Amino acid sequence: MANQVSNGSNHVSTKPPPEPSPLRKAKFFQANMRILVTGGAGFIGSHLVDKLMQNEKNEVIVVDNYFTGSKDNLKQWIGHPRFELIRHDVTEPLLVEVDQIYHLACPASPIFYKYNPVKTIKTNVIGTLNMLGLAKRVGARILLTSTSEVYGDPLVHPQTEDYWGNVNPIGVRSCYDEGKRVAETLMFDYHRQHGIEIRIARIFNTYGPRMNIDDGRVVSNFIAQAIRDEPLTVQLPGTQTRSFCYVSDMVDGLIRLMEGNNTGPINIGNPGEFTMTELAETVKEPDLGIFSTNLTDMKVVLQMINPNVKIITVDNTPDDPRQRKPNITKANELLGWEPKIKLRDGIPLMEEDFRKRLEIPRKK
Ligand SMILES: O=C(O)[C@H]1O[C@H](OP(=O)(O)OP(=O)(O)OC[C@H]2O[C@@H](n3ccc(=O)[nH]c3=O)[C@H](O)[C@@H]2O)[C@H](O)[C@@H](O)[C@@H]1O
Repeated sequence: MANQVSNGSNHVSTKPPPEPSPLRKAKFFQANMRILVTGGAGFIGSHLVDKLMQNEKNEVIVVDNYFTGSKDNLKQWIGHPRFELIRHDVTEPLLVEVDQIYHLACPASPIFYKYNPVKTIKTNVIGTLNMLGLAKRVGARILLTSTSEVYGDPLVHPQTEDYWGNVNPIGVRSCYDEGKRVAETLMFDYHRQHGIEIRIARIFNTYGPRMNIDDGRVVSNFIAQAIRDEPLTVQLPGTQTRSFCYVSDMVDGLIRLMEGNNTGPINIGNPGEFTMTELAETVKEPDLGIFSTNLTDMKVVLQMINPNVKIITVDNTPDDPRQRKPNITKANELLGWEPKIKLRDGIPLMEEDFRKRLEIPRKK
């Protein structure tokens, strides 16, 4: 029977989905769902693996090249009969029989993705092509973790999924934001041309335990700096805004998207928005009382980490988006999803994880 295929606007064409391979058909006699997670040793990937492994019907295969990911993030699963870990770079083809592919592989911190921009764009373009080729061959459903960076320096605020973005095609961030835009294009081209079942999540800034301590992103930087008693580095101008989502909420959104019937793209993020100066000043001026609940929460928890920490301003890098806040109406209506974890609850979990790894216990 023909499968209905949407093209991202409202046009619907017909194209049969690829037949599952004989091996995969044979697997239907078993109850298990075999799931591939690319980038599964990374920050979000490893939390996703934890959640998928909780379901006893899932077998999980992780591939990672360990550029930013770490085996340590998966140590609780190594040796588990339903789990496999493969050192593999997605820019090389991969052949495994799976039912679903969560395609996360790509460095996500600006410091790391700008370190080797050619490799970053290869990961996004060739890596996504390889995973789509695999999805086509075995008839798997594939979810791409795209990014809020596809909106660039947005002129629409908050960002809705139908906004096409304002991206510099030749800037230092382009390897990542243009790379993810091409990855989205490839997803829809494979969907329209080959009937592949696709899902696209646009992830907004995410925080939580297992972020690389020197990852360079703002929440991990501020927490590590507060713990080490170093000044918080606010990058100029300081008026730029972001909205931060706790990793378990993110994982819940990704799984709902994979399991649901909508291709996306769908924004997944927390709409609580504040400026980077506000974020840092929460440590210094506890009683301003003028910010959002999220920010008040951040203030309370950063103060708990280090009430005496100093703030300095430092230069920014080019093309840093001036504002960012997701409109999550689609996620809410189509996936029944909204973020649940408040900064007040999420930051202490991250602090605990950072203190353990930095070996700096809380002062009594
Ligand atoms: O965390 C994420 O999920 C996102 O991280 C980056 O996006 P970006 O918003 O630039 O993340 P940060 O590097 O954390 O920067 C956020 C803001 O904080 C500022 N910042 C960063 C670090 C710092 O020490 N101080 C500081 O003020 C930056 O200038 C920027 O305006 C990636 O490009 C996104 O793809 C990814 O989704």
